[in-house]
Amino acid sequence: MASVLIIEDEDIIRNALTRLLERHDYSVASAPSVEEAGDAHDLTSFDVIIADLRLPGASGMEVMRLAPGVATIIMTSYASVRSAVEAMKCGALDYIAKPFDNDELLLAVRRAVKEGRLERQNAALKADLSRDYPVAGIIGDCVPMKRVFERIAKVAPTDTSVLILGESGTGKELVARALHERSRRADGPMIAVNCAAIPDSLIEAELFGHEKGAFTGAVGMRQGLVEAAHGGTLFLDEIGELPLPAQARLLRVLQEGEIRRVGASVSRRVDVRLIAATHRDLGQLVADGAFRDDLYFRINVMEICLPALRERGDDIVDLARYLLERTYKRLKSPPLRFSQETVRCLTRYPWPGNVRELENAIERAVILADSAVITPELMALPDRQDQPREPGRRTAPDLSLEDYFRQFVLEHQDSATETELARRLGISRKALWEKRQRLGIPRPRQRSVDA
Ligand SMILES: Nc1ncnc2c1ncn2[C@@H]1O[C@H](COP(=O)(O)OP(=O)(O)OP(=O)(O)O)[C@@H](O)[C@H]1O
Repeated sequence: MASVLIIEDEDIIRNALTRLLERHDYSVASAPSVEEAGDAHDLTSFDVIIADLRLPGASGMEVMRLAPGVATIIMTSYASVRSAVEAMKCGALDYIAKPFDNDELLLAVRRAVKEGRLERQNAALKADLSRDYPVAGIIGDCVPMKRVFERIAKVAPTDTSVLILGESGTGKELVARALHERSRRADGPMIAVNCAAIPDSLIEAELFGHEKGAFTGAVGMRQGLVEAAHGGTLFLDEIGELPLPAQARLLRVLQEGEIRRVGASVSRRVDVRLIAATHRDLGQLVADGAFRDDLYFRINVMEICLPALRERGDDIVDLARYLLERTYKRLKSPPLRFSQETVRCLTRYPWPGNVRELENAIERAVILADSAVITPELMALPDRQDQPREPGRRTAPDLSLEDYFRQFVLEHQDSATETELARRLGISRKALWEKRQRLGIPRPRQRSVDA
């Protein structure tokens, strides 16, 4: 039963409101002033507080300071609707003008109960799940993750470029967001662009914008994503995939603080902080002539290296529990836990797709679970350390990461599309295609339509 506190000095209104809400199954308490309400009750224990704006002593607005997390509805006369709007700005959830209609009031209370509960749940979830970690939402306690947290704390407030290194799915975007949120640009935009996801022929226009008629199809003038990040942070994921002409334009942005749209003759000032990420060896790309060395030196001022999930020791289990709780709550499933065997398997499996693969495996398990316990089968994990995955193959612990990758693809490619396979591995389709080429893993014939 939801609890409501009414603070209203006019007895008739207070009593009528109490009766109305009690008839609709609310547990109701009331007081004629904020002071008396505070003396008699713990204000933060209510689901909803309805307070009159004008009261003897403290005004109804005071409630929002005394009970900050509680959904508050301010009651006001027609004459003071303007102050009610002020109350909303101070954090009131809603306001009701007197004399009010009963249905309207009940609707407002119902909505407030729901929103207040959601807000409390979210706050509790956040506090619960990411407690004790230096950056909320990033789980990690192992030495390499501690180093990551230290780096975030040191470089976030500066304006230097940051290069985040790590395999696919290790949390590079998460770190980029943490850097932005802890910088003086936090109120500005953060624009995230995955360079591997945009075809080479479009990337310059997407990033830098274009003038009308700059190329066939450029019917109007368009602002690019770099300009959209003005005053904020530009996050370029998979920067190693950026074609050379776009690299030249980006260098100009970093060196001169200027951007020139495709087809434009004049430049514009632009103020962005660059955070770049890659899973590739940029030094090698420079050596191969695929990445400009001057750009490399510009973006490689400060590095943050994210360890692969298999290098994080017990963090894997903490992360899995965090993700499991987050997922069953999101999917509105009953609480679930891992079996002992699953916990063992979690730390033995090498997670080539890192946290994203773990996240996907957990989501699959939550959807398939029909008891409270998650078994290795539900997560499609090999359930015994010494169990050969196929007769004649090497046993699980001896497999290299590439062997795992090959085995995973060969095992699942007949039942999954390339897009699904890439998603489960936590890599882009392009990365899957590249790995197939490099490791010589043939694609099944019947799937060629999915190209
Ligand atoms: N330490 C962590 N704690 C909690 N969640 C994490 C952590 N690391 C990664 N995740 C989650 O894993 C998923 C993948 O992370 P993210 O997208 O940041 O990886 P990425 O390295 O940018 O991947 P890619 O290189 O493929 O773009 C996200 O949903 C992210 O929230």
